[in-house]
Amino acid sequence: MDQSKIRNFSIIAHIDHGKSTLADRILEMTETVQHREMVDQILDSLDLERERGITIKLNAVQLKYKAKDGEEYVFHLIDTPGHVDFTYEVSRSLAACEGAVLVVDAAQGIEAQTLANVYLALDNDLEIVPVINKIDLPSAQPEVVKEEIENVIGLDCTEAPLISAKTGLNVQDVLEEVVKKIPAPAGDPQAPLKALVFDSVYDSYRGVIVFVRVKDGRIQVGDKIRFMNNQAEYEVLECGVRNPKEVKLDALECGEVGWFAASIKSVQDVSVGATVTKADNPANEALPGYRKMNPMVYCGLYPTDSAKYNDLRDALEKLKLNDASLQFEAETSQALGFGFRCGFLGLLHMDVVQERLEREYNLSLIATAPSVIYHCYLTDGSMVKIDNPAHLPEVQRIERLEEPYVTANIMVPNEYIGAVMELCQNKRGIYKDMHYIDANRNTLEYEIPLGEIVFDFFDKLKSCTKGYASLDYEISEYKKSDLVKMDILLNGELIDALSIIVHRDFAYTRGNSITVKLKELIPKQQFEIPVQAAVNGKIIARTNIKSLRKNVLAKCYGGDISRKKKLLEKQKEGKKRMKAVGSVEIPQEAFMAVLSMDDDK
Ligand SMILES: Nc1nc2c(ncn2[C@@H]2O[C@H](COP(=O)(O)OP(=O)(O)OP(=O)(O)O)[C@@H](O)[C@H]2O)c(=O)[nH]1
Repeated sequence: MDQSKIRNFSIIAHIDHGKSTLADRILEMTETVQHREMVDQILDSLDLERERGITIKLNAVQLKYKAKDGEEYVFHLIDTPGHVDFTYEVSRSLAACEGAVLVVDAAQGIEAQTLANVYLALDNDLEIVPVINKIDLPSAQPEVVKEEIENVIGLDCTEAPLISAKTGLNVQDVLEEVVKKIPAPAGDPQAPLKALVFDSVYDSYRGVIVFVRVKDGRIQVGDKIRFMNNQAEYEVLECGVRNPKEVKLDALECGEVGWFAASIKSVQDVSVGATVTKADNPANEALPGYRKMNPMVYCGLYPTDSAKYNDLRDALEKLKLNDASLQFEAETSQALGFGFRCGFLGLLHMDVVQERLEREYNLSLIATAPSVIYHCYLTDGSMVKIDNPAHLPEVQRIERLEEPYVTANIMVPNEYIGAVMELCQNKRGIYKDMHYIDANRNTLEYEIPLGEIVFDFFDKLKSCTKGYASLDYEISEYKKSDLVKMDILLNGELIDALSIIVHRDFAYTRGNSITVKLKELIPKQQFEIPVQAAVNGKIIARTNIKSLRKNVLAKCYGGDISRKKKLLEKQKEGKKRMKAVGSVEIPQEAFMAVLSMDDDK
């Protein structure tokens, strides 16, 4: 293959600006996918992605495009997710490309993640091709948006295609721009093999399937390869590309993006960001890997059926292959038994992992409330990192507690600035700055505790701005805070998995709302159950769950057997996601009750 005819690129955009729709159109137009096979958002291969309408995992496809200059080009298109939780996946896919198509919604203009993604692309030295999408919308203002991109990002938009990914209008111009603007890969086909691992999945028959970008040299079936980070060696049994169906080839050439299988059964041997070389003619040094992403949010995951502990470990190991930012280690809870403390990039990531474990590995899980990592300085001068509130040392031993803050950039139309400032203040935010974007919008810069962001900040932000604000944040630093551990007691028994760390000023209101919430969520039992919130052994809030009087079946006197069955079925369903803790059955929702706490007094 002629290397000068290869183009490797990603599509980047703010969430919902139309990346996946554009990818669909491109696949259709290059006839990579036959029309009858076309389902919407074909690159979103996880069921979950299609249901939620968001892209979570990156996906790479090869497609062939006959350009107006009469030549045929080979494109490798890597789709990327848009949500702030998945920035890590974006930077991974960008490292495999020479260019990026930047999609901006003609009705919305630039948003927080448009900028964040552009900066990632610039960090990776990518050529950026701006594209204005959704010009079919009556509210589209393509000329205004073009000007905005030129002013705010400094990208020349004179030739930016004005498209509708939905109808296909002018999508071909995007492909022509890709050919013209994005450089061909620069690697040396004669040099020793260097391929960057950017993703992997586990296949039960063939072992780990490794996705690579060949930077130098080539990979051929039969080659003995070596992972440079851990020296593990394997023989390549199959290799190829996706279009998006798997296509087997004899070799992956220099500059190509594809996959190989080498009967790798030990999932620990493959890590994304690693460099693959040849065992008999190795490269001198590895490619620069990825910046390691540290999880921001932790929670405990426990099987509802304790016998499934090993299955859960297996599933987590396999999922980690495909999701490098997931972390986990074994932990035990007095209330929930054996499980794992897992680290995630954010709440959406946590949600997605939990759902994938349940669907793809058929597990039923209880997840505890998410927590950030606190730095706990002890009176003896040492510091411990606390990712599980239950493990906080006794108050007497604590000198001070620090919590992580983020620098949040919130892009907001002028009329909502007041509402957003109020929200940030309520969430203990510290005002930093305000940047002017255009006559209608500004960016507010705040420092906010991550612990507040992971709760319901995003939802609150959306609702107080009717969805017009957008948020991007990055971790800034740890700051001292007046934090306390709040314990929850059910029937007088401390439930370790329900403990949380809160700011002292919020303890009473949150204690109250959490006990009320638990009262709603925990089903009545044969006896009355007191629900109490305590700080340092002192009860600060209390409610009672009244004892059960009626039985569910009492309502259906004799006759209607199908209704009776239905009720019993429902009860069984509900049971699955419950965990008996001491004498009380606790449903999954109860562990998440802290997330829906309202601070409005
Ligand atoms: N009217 C109109 N709607 C569009 C166009 N392109 C995309 N949409 C719609 O915009 C919504 C978001 O599109 P997606 O392609 O899912 O957005 P995305 O950027 O891939 O979002 P994530 O994958 O979640 O990051 C969908 O409802 C699309 O149907 C367009 O050109 N015109």
